[in-house]
Amino acid sequence: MTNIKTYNAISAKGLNYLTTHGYEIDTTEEPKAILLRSQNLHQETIADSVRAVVRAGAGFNNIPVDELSKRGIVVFNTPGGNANAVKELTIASLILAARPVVGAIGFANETRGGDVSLRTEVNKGGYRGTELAGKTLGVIGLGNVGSKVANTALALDMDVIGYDPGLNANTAWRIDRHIAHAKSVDEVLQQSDYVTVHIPLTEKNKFFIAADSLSKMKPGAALLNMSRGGIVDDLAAKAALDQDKLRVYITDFADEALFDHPKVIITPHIGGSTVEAEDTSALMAARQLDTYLTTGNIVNSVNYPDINEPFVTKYRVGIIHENVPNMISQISKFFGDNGINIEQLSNRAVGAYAYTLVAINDFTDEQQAYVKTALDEIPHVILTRRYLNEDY
Ligand SMILES: NC(=O)C1=CN([C@@H]2O[C@H](COP(=O)(O)OP(=O)(O)OC[C@H]3O[C@@H](n4cnc5c(N)ncnc54)[C@H](O)[C@@H]3O)[C@@H](O)[C@H]2O)C=CC1
Ligand SMILES: O=C(O)C(=O)COP(=O)(O)O
Repeated sequence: MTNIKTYNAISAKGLNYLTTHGYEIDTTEEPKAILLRSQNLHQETIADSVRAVVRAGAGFNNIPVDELSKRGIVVFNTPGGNANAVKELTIASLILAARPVVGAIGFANETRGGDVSLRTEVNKGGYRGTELAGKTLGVIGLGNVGSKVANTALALDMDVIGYDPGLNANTAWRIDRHIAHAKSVDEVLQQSDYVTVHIPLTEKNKFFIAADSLSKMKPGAALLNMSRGGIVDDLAAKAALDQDKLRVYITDFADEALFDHPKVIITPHIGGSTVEAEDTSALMAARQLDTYLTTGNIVNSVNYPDINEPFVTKYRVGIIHENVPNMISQISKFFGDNGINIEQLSNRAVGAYAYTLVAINDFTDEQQAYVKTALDEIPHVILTRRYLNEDY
């Protein structure tokens, strides 16, 4: 049985998929893979037995990706699996930023006793809001979440301006043509009544919204952060609220510095916490993991290139290696020199790493035993795995 270690509440849909495909969950400290959500893996020791780490979710800043890449451990996430859930919380937050719903609910509860109807009608004037229609929403990051937020805001009759210098072709197609594309983030900050941030937390994006960017925002604008604590400098946002530059700040990431501030609304990282998003993300994670462990195909990796080829031979050998010259020729020469015929060879590189998947039919036990150790000795090869096609 292949063992998977899990952290956090992983939906039963994902766990059941794994157990019905021959995996055991959490029965050993030497698992083949780790399946998690927001658990911080930076502090954990990751066993040598681990071959894959799968994040059921989008953000992977909780995973030591660089260290795992050097060890040949494939890191996956599940892009888009929870994007609709985050979109819906973002739209709810936009409404909370436009209308004093939270305060109004408190007020309604306080009117209990006596002539409730009269007291609510007399005092409700304190809870007047504004409308989203006709206002400008700035969306920073137009990936899976940001593109959905931007499109939905159009249906709310908002004008939408988006900024994302790293847009990929798939996402670009999803963005409504009525969304204006800003050439700089400053354009978004200067034009928007509401700014919402949907980018990953990386070294570069740390404090992406800080005092300087806040000073460029329209006076009285609202800021939403459904992305990560650390992308917005909360202390700078608090200062902007205190100076009446920013009208309201809504964040999905609790920060001690923000509690009890009258212009801050905090939710406890629930953007992806819907039944549907948890099921979809866990199922995607389980499928991607099973696919990798049984076929060598890599789908939705964040540290190595994806290769997804039909497994039509009896064996395959997956070789994770550094992206340096002469690797493909060394690998194919190695198989040739050892009398092993290559039926198909796929290779892709992304950044510092590359993946080569070699398809083979005739592969004796002796050759298999030798290939593993000998391939691992080729300089710049990080990890070699052999896959057997049970259906062949
Ligand atoms: N609150 C919650 O529970 C959740 C939070 N998230 C957070 O939201 C983030 C975004 O999620 P997805 O849209 O699914 O990810 P995604 O990877 O589909 O999209 C991110 C987009 O941000 C863009 N980007 C990166 N840096 C940028 C920058 N400096 N300026 C402008 N654009 C930039 C990228 O090009 C990409 O298109 C995640 O990384 C995660 O941190 C995601 C899901 C749930
Ligand atoms: O997918 C993401 O990036 C999230 O932030 C969701 O986190 P969660 O899985 O709900 O702990």
